Amino acid sequence: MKLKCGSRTLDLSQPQIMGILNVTPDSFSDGGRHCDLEGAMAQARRMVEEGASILDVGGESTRPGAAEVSLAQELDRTLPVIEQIRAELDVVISIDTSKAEVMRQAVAAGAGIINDVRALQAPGALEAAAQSGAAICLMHMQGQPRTMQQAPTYENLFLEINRFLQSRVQACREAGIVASRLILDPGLGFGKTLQHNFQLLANLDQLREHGLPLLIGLSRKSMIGNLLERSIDQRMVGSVTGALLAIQQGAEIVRVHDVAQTRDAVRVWQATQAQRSTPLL
Ligand SMILES: Nc1nc2[nH]c(S[C@@H](C(=O)O)c3ccccc3)nc2c(=O)[nH]1
Repeated sequence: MKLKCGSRTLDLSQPQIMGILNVTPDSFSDGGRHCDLEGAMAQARRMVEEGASILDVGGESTRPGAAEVSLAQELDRTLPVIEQIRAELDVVISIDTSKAEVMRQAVAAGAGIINDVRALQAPGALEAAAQSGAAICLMHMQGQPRTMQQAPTYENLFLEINRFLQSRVQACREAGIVASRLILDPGLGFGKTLQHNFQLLANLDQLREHGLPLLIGLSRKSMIGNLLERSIDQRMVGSVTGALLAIQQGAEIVRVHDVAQTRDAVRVWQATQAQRSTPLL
């Protein structure tokens, strides 16, 4: 299955690795080492070298309690990096934003995927995404980043998430966005308890009713950190393990910090898959 991402296409018949490129001073896992262009480009080159087929450029930290980022700030942080990646690297660029104007300018600068943790609910976002021609990732979040982790509760976790995602898919359809441009994401860590996150990771098949590709992002998140009692820089093994568990259930894209290690896990999985004896007919 091919996903059109602007001028590029992604082959979703094999798991794709999305490398996280935070260009925010307070990004939680790399402490803003990449908020300068050269630092970001060094990280971008490394992740492509290590096997990322997508780079997710984020200029607004969605950390609970994070300060709001102005439009100008988000553009200043992301556009130069997107332009330089487009000029230099053979990779699909994803813009992690909820702002319509950032979507517009990021796609004009070369982004082929709009990755919106707010699923195009901000003013003008649906129209900007529709006009962009980019692929779009619609993610579920309960509440807002500032308060989402205070007391996440669901009557029925999968029913509520599927209803939300279906409503956003419908909104896209009504805005003229064909379903073949869409990717869905349950939003691990976005208004979910530890148990909710593992219920979602354990049952990805229950998110397949929409017939759309799935993106899973759990890398270095608190679902790994709290379970293992590990600090952020000690969560790589747990994160790679989680990514592979998602891939084993058919997740088409995994959003990760540790690209080389995830790539190794994908290759071990692919070699194993290749040797599966065909089931008796
Ligand atoms: N589609 C998609 N986009 C995403 N952007 C992010 S930001 C997140 C992080 O841990 O990177 C995060 C959350 C809270 C604070 C800092 C960083 N997570 C996802 C995801 O799970 N799916």
